[in-house]
Amino acid sequence: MDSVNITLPDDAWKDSFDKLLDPRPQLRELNIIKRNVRRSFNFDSSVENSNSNLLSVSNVSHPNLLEPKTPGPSANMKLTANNVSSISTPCPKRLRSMLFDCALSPIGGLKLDGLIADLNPKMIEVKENAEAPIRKTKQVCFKPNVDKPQIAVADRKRTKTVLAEIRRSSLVLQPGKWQKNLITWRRTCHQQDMPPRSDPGQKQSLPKKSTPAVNLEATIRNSRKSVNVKTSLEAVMPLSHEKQVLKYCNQRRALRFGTAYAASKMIGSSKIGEGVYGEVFKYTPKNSTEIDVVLKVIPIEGEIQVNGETQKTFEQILPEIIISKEMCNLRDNQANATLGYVDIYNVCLVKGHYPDHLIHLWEDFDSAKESENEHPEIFSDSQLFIVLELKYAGTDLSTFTFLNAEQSYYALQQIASALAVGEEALQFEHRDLHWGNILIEKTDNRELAYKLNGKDLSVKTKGIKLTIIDYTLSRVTVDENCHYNDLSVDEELFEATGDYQYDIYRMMRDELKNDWSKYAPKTNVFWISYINSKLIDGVKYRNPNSKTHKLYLDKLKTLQDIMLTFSSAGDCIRHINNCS
Ligand SMILES: Nc1ncnc2c1ncn2[C@@H]1O[C@H](COP(=O)(O)OP(=O)(O)OP(=O)(O)O)[C@@H](O)[C@H]1O
Repeated sequence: MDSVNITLPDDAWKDSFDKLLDPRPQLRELNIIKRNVRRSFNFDSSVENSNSNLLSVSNVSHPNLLEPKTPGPSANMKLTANNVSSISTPCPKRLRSMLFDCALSPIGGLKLDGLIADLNPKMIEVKENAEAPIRKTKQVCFKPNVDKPQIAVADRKRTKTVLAEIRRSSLVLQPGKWQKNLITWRRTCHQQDMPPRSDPGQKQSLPKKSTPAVNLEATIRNSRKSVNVKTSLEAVMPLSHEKQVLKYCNQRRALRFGTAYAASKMIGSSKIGEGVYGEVFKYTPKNSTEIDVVLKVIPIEGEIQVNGETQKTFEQILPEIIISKEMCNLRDNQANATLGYVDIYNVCLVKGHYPDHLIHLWEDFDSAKESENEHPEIFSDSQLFIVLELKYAGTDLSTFTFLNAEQSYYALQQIASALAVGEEALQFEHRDLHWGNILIEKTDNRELAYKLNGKDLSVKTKGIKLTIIDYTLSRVTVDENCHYNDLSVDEELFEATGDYQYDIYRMMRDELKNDWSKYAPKTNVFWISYINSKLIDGVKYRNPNSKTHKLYLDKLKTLQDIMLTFSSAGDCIRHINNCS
């Protein structure tokens, strides 16, 4: 009988990386190199893949929507016409797909200007193999970034459009705190568009971080709305927003900033963070040395722009105060309770110059980490501030090193459980739960207790406790009032790329059909899916080679495969509890 020789050549198992190492055996001994190189390909691919200019993804864009295990609204989700339809999920299914199924670096491939699908043998193979479900649904083609000759011959209007397109497509933001990124991007763009303006009145003592030369448009994050859906006495004769804020502060008038937060009352203080709207300090109160307090100091009602943004008004800060208090109150709620939202000790309205000792802390932080915010000396003596006094809740997820995936698996359960409780109690959607807005601290408690619809739940801590912060974009219903941030007029946020995070804003917009007052708990599922993607392929692990790590990493991946079929965080948590 004729035997057909189907034996593969000896080096058939080798990939291009192995071939590269063959003539350099000393490098092969450093196994770690190979592992790291591969990992960073996958990780960086999230950046590359989410650049709308490089990839044109039609039809269903999210990997988890390709093969939903159960049909749901998300299964039909399409990112439509005027949306940027790029998705950047660094997810296992995606890694199995065509882009990564080649010997060459997918990233190098993406950067080849002028490469078109028909010239790529891999793409031809995909066209012919109409049976393969993953490849069939995801129609990716490489296109040249910009058609240069066309710009040259086009009329002015067309050129302007193309240039605007180029500028927009370059809106690649870092993961995490997008507001700062966006402002820096806007500054750069506007400064490129407009002639530089001299500012003779600028104070010499205020260096690089002084008010930007360009008067930026009022931004979307100032479009906070509170909609009363029921006529109550207060709705007929509403208190002024200032009075409502004072009511929440238990004050009749603003206190002097320097007196309320005098250096003598604060031990071991330091500046620990900053956002677009405020500075964050940490200290131990002199009369209560057991606890660490965090001050989030937000200037309001002033004329001057701060960090490139118009200051919030009483009306705009009120929902953030209300949401912070309501979420914190869930600690003691009868039917739906959780400790997962940051504990708020007090809210205070203060007036006056920034106290000297806080200015020194600001300068220390600036020297060590280079602040992106403006020097607090810009504030006059009539400046008002809202100060949120919060419980210190640890370091953020992006900088935390987990022991292993078992620890992060239960961390995900903590977040999903807290969101589920928020949904039931207040129709809560966080809407901006990136990894800078989840804080982690150590705990001695073995389990954390939750109450969901009157039912007791518990989640293992594995030594850590997670806390959700920052409700700037959040939505809640309190006493039939709906508080939300209207993002419908925003342009740039939905065009940003650079991380799966920026796909989530587009996915939320599609889910809500751009009506940001609507309650759609699916947005919480989107953020759980984002957090899970970070736990799978973004955070650091101390023991990534242990059996336990691998076992739980698989659990996270299995969950990720079906994540977007859940309709709410509650739905997701019910599934997890049924499985365990
Ligand atoms: N309770 C807390 N415990 C520990 N650190 C905190 C706490 N609250 C805030 N921080 C730190 O301060 C940073 C800024 O806080 P936060 O995100 O609330 O500010 P923000 O002004 O809303 O930021 P953004 O620019 O996203 O609007 C956080 O990323 C975190 O590092």
